[in-house]
Amino acid sequence: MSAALLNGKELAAKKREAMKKEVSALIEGGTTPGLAVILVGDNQASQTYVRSKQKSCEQIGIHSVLIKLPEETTEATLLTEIDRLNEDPTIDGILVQLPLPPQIQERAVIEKITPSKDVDGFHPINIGKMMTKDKTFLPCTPYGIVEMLKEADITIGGKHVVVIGRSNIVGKPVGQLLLNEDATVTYCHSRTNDLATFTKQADILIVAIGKAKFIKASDVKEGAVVIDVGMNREDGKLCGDVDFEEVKEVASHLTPVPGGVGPMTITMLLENTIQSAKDRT
Ligand SMILES: NC(=O)C1=CN([C@@H]2O[C@H](COP(=O)(O)OP(=O)(O)OC[C@H]3O[C@@H](n4cnc5c(N)ncnc54)[C@H](OP(=O)(O)O)[C@@H]3O)[C@@H](O)[C@H]2O)C=CC1
Ligand SMILES: Nc1nc(=O)c2c([nH]1)NC[C@@H]1CN(c3ccc(C(=O)N[C@@H](CCC(=O)O)C(=O)O)cc3)C=[N+]21
Ligand SMILES: [Mg+2]
Repeated sequence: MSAALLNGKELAAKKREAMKKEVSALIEGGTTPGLAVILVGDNQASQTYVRSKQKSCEQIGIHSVLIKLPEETTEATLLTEIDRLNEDPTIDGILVQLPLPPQIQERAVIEKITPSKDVDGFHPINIGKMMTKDKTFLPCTPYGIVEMLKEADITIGGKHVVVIGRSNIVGKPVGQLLLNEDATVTYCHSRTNDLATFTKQADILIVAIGKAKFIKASDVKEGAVVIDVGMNREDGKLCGDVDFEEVKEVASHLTPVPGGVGPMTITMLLENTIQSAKDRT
């Protein structure tokens, strides 16, 4: 068996074509969607992601502002900057690129962003709304994963989803979103005993740990859907948390890295920003 590829890049391109038209119409009506991205320090990977976000905004007509702050920026300075953007009527979305330098408390920064501009969906109020299924900005990576599964007509309801990883930005929210879609969800993490016992039971396996080629064919049930969130650099080459060459022989569907989850993450960020512009009062 050779798995069907879940092509995130292609779906992202299709969604962005539609968004382009939507943005044109909004601009014609006098509302230009605006996204502000704050980058603190000069982390190489972060710079690449931020550039990619900006390029994507330009492509579809979203006004984007990059605020670059030095590595030694204090938490107070960053909070002041966020306050300014909270008040700026031309800005619909604020994204503070993570991770932040050690002198800055991530929680304090996320909580400073006004929830109506939190297009990452990381603010505790928006996380709470996601849990209760109220309308809110959904976190981009989990949201993109659900969109990919739906596009491929993969049934979620009743399926056993196993999530490896429990971060606030990927693992926890992806499990919650799939629970909202009526999946039965199991979470695994670094303290899980006998991980393979769980992964082999997954109808849909979501891997978000940050360890190159960690998941092998022997960890996966025949016919399972496998979503690889990992972004690892191995000898300058990008690779996922899943051993693609092995796992494609047992999975029914598999996301590539690059070209899978990553492009969908950025696409859902654009979508949240457009939604925020539409919600302007
Ligand atoms: N494609 C995309 O759009 C995105 C990709 N990423 C990528 O996804 C990966 C995960 O990101 P993120 O969630 O932020 O990472 P974190 O480092 O915040 O979390 C990693 C999680 O994996 C768990 N874990 C680590 N090692 C193991 C192990 N050996 N067995 C089981 N569980 C383990 C950790 O467990 P514990 O909690 O016990 O420490 C933790 O919950 C990274 O490669 C990141 O670059 C991230 C965001 C978006
Ligand atoms: N506030 C905040 N929000 C985030 O959403 C956020 C963040 N901080 N910090 C870092 C992670 C990581 N992340 C990625 C987004 C896109 C790709 C992506 O587009 N990847 C391409 C390849 C990129 C390349 O070639 O380097 C792909 O998979 O095809 C990857 C990773 C968002 N994150
Ligand atoms: Mg995001």
